[in-house]
Amino acid sequence: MSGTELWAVIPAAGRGTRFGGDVPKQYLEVAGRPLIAHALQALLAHPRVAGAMVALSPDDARWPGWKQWNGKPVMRCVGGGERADSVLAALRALPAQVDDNTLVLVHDAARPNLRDTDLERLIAVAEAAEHGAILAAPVRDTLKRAGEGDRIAATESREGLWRAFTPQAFRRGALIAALEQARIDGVVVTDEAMAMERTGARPALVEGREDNLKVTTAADLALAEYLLSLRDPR
Ligand SMILES: Nc1ccn([C@@H]2O[C@H](COP(=O)(O)OP(=O)(O)OP(=O)(O)O)[C@@H](O)[C@H]2O)c(=O)n1
Ligand SMILES: C[C@](O)(CO)[C@H](O)COP(=O)(O)O
Repeated sequence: MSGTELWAVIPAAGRGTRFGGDVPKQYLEVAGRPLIAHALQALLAHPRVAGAMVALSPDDARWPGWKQWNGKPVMRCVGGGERADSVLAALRALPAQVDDNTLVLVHDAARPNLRDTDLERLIAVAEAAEHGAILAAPVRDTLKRAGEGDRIAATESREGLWRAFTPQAFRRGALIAALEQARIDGVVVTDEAMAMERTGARPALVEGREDNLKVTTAADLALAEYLLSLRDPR
């Protein structure tokens, strides 16, 4: 149903171990504000996104305490040990008006460069799709499997392979059930689509911009700073 409210879920309870340093990367500044602020802005700037639930680590001491963004509610909950646990906690913590049929957009706090054109296309596809949709990009480089000493052991086919991004858009009830089933099965899913695939769903792939990067290492932060410097100040 087009025209109904959507909600955002922002997993932001990670430790940033691959990034290193004392500051959890979601609070590192790029273009003058924390990574998480860019993620919130990208989602809450969309007129149909009604609010956001942010999953934070239990000992998060840096959350600025935002209660609103663009006049929309920003809520917080405690995340979990894995990203999937944080997403499940946030889905469960959504306010009562967010029913099981509500389309939820799950977006990494560590992805600051989501563009409105990609978001719009994702929403359009996800609303029409039976099993939801994710932003992604086809693999265009030759893939090598590393062997001993980081030497090439093999070349792998890239035929049909895509890199998954976020947001990933699913109906709240179906996603909760899928994440709970993965937890019961003892499977750590690395994205929401994986949990849905395990239930037999076949989410749609929506080709998105390659610059919707996830800041994982220090090199990514420099690239994110450059990319955001190219955008109109909001
Ligand atoms: N238990 C976790 C782990 C990750 N995340 C969030 O999921 C997103 C993507 O995860 P990733 O890039 O792996 O972040 P970290 O887990 O912090 O990084 P690392 O794996 O290097 O520790 C981030 O916004 C992160 O805050 C989360 O909410 N809860
Ligand atoms: C969800 C995700 O961003 C899709 O590519 C990715 O799986 C997150 O992985 P991470 O190791 O938790 O950063």
